[in-house]
Amino acid sequence: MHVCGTPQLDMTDGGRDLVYLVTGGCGFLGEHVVRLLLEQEPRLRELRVFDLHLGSWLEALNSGPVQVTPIQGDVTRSEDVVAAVAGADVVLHIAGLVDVWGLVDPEVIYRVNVKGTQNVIEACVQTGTRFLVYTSSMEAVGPNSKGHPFYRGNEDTHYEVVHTQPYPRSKAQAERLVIEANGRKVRGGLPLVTCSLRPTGIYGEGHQLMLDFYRGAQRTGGWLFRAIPPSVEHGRVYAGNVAWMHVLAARELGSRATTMGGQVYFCYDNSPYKSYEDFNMEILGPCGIRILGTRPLLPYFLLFLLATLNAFLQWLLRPLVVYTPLFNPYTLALSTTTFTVQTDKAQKHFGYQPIYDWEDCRDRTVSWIKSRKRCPAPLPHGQEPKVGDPGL
Ligand SMILES: NC(=O)C1=CN([C@@H]2O[C@H](COP(=O)(O)OP(=O)(O)OC[C@H]3O[C@@H](n4cnc5c(N)ncnc54)[C@H](O)[C@@H]3O)[C@@H](O)[C@H]2O)C=CC1
Ligand SMILES: CC(C)[C@@H](O)CC[C@@H](C)[C@H]1CC[C@H]2[C@@H]3[C@H](O)CC4=CC(=O)CC[C@]4(C)[C@H]3CC[C@]12C
Repeated sequence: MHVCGTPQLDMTDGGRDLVYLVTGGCGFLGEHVVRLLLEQEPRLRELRVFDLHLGSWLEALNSGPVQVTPIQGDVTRSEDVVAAVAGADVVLHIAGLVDVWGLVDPEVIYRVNVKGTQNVIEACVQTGTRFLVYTSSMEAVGPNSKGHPFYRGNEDTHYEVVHTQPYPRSKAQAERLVIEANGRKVRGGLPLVTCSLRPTGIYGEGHQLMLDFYRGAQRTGGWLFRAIPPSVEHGRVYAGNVAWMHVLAARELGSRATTMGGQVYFCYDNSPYKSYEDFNMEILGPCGIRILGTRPLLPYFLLFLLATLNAFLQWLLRPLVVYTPLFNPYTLALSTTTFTVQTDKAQKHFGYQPIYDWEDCRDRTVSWIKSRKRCPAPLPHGQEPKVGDPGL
């Protein structure tokens, strides 16, 4: 059940119908944003959904009052981006490569996440689009490569950002570009207004990784084997609430430009603070999965050796096969370093409140997991089925 009523719309622009562009609109988070915009943004005249891989589910969205325009394109190609941005009032730049498994060449991650974001910024300046919301990540901040915990921190918490991995480094670089672009003059002479949203680990309908955990446990008799100390808190946030923060930030960016322009906001809701595994069990438990052990079944040094062995095998096999195990030194470090946020900056700056309460987030995700038919063996980590099968 939605927690809040119908939000007050800012009509300072005289209610003119608006054109929105969502890049990465066919991804896990993107699909939640697309559907929520159609449900919660009555000023929409056209919703452009830009993605490398378009989902067939988009076709069913054109039955309402909003024109949904699928655009197949690549953010690394500036001509694709300019064509998609031209005439848009607001851009939600969600497209990105999420890879911490070594699936994608680091240069490709940089090209998509950093150069792609630069292309979006330049397209806004070149065409006169004034409002840009960027989907960053908690990873833009940490956990850093020194394993320093970030315990219920906020946007002002001092934290030494040290990145050695391509993905978090690319998110930090892209976020910096977006924040620095705030105030640049766009075509027509008015200033560009930008903000960056930093989700922690997103879960919800369409979360392929959660489905992989579920199917993996099914293959071992319904059991997961604990690897992470329960005391390590890992921030999680429901995709529907992240989507709502995007919708609201995009709506308020115009009338609150002075407050919001050039700002970063962690995405948060009332999802409980737990270890990565214990949080997953809040979802997988009701699906019949159990976790073995109240403490990690293996000592950390053995986990580290196994993760290192995986990294070595990936390096050894690379010329022959793409071996991308879930478990590598980086994912081990990520999941065993506390990183949680406690903030109300988005609420103070643009009135954000989660629209789904925790029980709703959990129940929606559980229902989705249960609804998924058995599938062939899971894809290598970081690869998601792009058969147009709607994740939601
Ligand atoms: N999944 C998570 O837990 C979190 C994700 N994020 C960020 O949220 C955004 C979306 O992530 P997810 O939905 O999880 O990933 P996803 O992989 O499900 O969605 C990304 C979308 O971007 C598209 N895309 C990738 N490269 C493209 C290109 N060159 N041109 C056009 N489209 C391209 C993909 O086709 C896909 O539809 C990303 O920017 C990610 O960094 C941030 C925090 C947590
Ligand atoms: C130790 C293993 C048995 C298992 O617990 C490993 C879990 C691991 C796959 C996840 C632990 C932390 C996750 C990452 C975190 O939520 C931060 C992220 C932010 C993003 O922007 C993208 C996704 C991710 C990197 C997320 C990926 C999966 C984990 C590494």
